[in-house]
Amino acid sequence: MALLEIENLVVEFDTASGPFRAVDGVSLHVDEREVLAIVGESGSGKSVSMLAVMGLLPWTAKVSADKALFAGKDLFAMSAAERRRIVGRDIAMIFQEPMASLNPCFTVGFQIEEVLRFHLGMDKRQRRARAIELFKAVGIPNPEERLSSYPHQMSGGQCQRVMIAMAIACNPKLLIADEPTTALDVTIQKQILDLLMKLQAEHGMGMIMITHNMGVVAETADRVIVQYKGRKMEEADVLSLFEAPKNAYTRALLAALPDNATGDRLPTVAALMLEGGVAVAPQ
Ligand SMILES: Nc1ncnc2c1ncn2[C@@H]1O[C@H](COP(=O)(O)OP(=O)(O)OP(=O)(O)O)[C@@H](O)[C@H]1O
Repeated sequence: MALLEIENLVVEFDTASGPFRAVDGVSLHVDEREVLAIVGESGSGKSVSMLAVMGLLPWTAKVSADKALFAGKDLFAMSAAERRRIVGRDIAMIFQEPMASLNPCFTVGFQIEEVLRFHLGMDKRQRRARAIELFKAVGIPNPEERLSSYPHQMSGGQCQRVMIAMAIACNPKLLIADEPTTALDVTIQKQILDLLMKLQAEHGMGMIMITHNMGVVAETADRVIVQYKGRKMEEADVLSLFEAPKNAYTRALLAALPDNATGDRLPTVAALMLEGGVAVAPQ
């Protein structure tokens, strides 16, 4: 059984200039222990589709789907209370900006212990022990002392490790990582990516990796969905996608990788598509 199964997801926002369709009929599934990458340029609706699944979009968003099942349960039909129990415990999400995702007013220890109190009902002693264990698991040095730090007292990479610790705190079945390394220094990016993949393998989690970076796709994914302007352009296992991309937009994304540059300047995806004289159409 698929862990997550979405069919024909549509997300529309009410805007001053009328309705705007950010996600236009996307279908996807993720199996247990599988890593699915969703790749596409900025604005292609990657984050919005996952925020819709998590129920985290503002009220201006209209969300519909023919199917939205998590472990066989209908996410869109269940009560708000039932969904809150699943989101954060069985499905966890890591965001692009670790500093902005943490609350600056509370220590990181308080914030991780809140997750353990809310979802697992642990008492104070259990929470502290588990928080230390989680900080160790994500490679935060001196975890006992670090629990009393505020986010601004930690580096971006350390804050992202805290976010990862919070996300795995309840042993989620599905982890959604939304550009988890984009806001970090290049030297830290690989460490964080390696940590995520190690935890994914150890815990046997299903994972959705949202990225605009084909290099991240190659390093992490089993299967890939290429998204453009809210629509799915192509879906393939990672090897087939790199070896024989079927869609013009996928080919343009791959051709824009630094390794494939032939001149002094990197080609842009838009220029490559124009050059090929191709109109982008879903698979
Ligand atoms: N609350 C909102 N109201 C109106 N439009 C929105 C809202 N949130 C997102 N959008 C629009 O939806 C589209 C898809 O955004 P989304 O954040 O999903 O893109 P993305 O592919 O994840 O890119 P990025 O990596 O830049 O976040 C964008 O055009 C964005 O401006």
